[in-house]
Amino acid sequence: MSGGEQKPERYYVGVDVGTGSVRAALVDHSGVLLAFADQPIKKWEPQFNHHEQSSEDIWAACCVVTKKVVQGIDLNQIRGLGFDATCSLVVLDKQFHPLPVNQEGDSHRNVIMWLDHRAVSQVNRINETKHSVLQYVGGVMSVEMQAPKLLWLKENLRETCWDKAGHFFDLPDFLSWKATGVTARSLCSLVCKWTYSAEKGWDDSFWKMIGLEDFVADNYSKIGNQVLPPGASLGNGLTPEAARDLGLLPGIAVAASLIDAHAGGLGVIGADVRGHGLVCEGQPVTSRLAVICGTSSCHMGISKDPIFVPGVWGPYFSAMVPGFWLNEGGQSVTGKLIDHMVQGHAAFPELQVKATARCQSIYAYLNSHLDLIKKAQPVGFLTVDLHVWPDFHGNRSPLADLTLKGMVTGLKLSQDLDDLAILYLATVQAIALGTRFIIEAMEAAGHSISTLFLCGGLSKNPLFVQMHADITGMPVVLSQEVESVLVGAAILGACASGDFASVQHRQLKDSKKYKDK
Ligand SMILES: Nc1ncnc2c1ncn2[C@@H]1O[C@H](COP(=O)(O)OP(=O)(O)O)[C@@H](O)[C@H]1O
Ligand SMILES: O=C(CO)[C@H](O)[C@H](O)COP(=O)(O)O
Repeated sequence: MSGGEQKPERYYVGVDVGTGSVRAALVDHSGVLLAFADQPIKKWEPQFNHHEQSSEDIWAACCVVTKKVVQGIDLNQIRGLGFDATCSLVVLDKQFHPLPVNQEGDSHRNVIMWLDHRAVSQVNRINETKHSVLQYVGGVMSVEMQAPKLLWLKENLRETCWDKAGHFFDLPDFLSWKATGVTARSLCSLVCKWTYSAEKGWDDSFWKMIGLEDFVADNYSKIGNQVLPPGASLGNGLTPEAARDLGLLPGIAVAASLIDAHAGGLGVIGADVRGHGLVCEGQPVTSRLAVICGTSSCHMGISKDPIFVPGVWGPYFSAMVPGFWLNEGGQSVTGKLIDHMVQGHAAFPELQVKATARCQSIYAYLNSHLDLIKKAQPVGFLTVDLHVWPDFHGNRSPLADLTLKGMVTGLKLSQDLDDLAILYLATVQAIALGTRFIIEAMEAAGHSISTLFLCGGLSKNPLFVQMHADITGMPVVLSQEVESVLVGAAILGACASGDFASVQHRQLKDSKKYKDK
């Protein structure tokens, strides 16, 4: 928010729906986060690789956290509201009621989560078409995108779901609809996950070729035929009903949304790093890679002209920063993989007891334990005999192979706390090597990246951050405001309020200081 007068009495609310929890923040006119709240959300895994959520449960959590962050504030001073969320698929009937996405017919579970891998046969058939839209998703469509999931619903839940469905939303668009009653979709969702082109719109031939000609016949009304840029103001703003739910006033501006990784990217990529001696200070913004690390990691690089990187999603025009092309590399499980490795180890109960006794998180405990056992050597050397291949949920980028599995080499019979700590370290290193692999693919295709900007839950883990710096050989910049994804969501609300001229102007950047690891 450069230039202009500071008006601290103006506030914006950002709501971020991650995989495991919903967070909200109250942010002021200059980008300072004044209040934060979070709330876990439910997840179901009724079968292996089927991951479901409930849009009602998610909305209820949005209401709880929003009410908390605006407590004690004059509601008239809240100017705008922005949402970001995971790119999960929400299914509603023609009257906007939830429909089941499962064989059990449980309509409460009406969300197929982004990491759901049920539609393998469908995505393989889509990829066999070699349709030209696939050029814009790295050459290979991911099973995590919406087209294969929609085809799965048509082929598997015809009567209970497909025939009754009136609206298929990306989760960020569901939230903005719920707040405003406006069904317009965000360009971000449609371009990144639904094969929409910012320049050419929908491609009828793609949907006909894959067997979803139904959408063409009704002019895409079920998946979106009104598309708005992220940050655009929706309809008449917050409806009276949504205002009651959220504890806000009706009519405040609500923005077209972003996917969570894109909100994180927006929150950090334009950071003012002057005075820290960073190489990127004198370089264009295209030298920066935003890495958003939560349950998964997403690697967001932008360019002036389209760059086609095999196995890396995009290029997507204006999907994150208006006027720039976006390439999005990713690792489907990172935070989830670390949790999985640590919690599944025989020494996990001992770790919990010891961490609790020291009032530390298990990761803070493990990091200090590694420091203790490394002796005179750098911590990275503890894993010379132990290696992890991190593709436990397939490889999103740059191999784009969902059939890949994880691997650990160098296991011994002992399973004590030292072994757990070293396995944890090897997992973190494997994830960082995966990031390096993605950067190498992006650079080979034409990107020139010098600096990483990390955010998301894993950026709170100093070992994770340090390993990314050591293994990529690049400086890693962290925002002083750790909840950068929420800042991105609040930027959307600020944009929709009309208080600023563009999303770039609303990058709330002047108030943030950055540290170089
Ligand atoms: N303070 C912390 N130290 C280490 N790891 C953390 C910390 N906070 C969160 N994480 C890790 O980050 C991941 C979740 O990140 P988050 O951004 O909250 O996820 P999501 O957006 O997917 O819900 C988890 O795997 C968790 O273990
Ligand atoms: O595909 C994605 C973004 O395009 C993300 O992986 C997905 O939205 C999940 O995010 P998170 O790991 O932060 O919960």
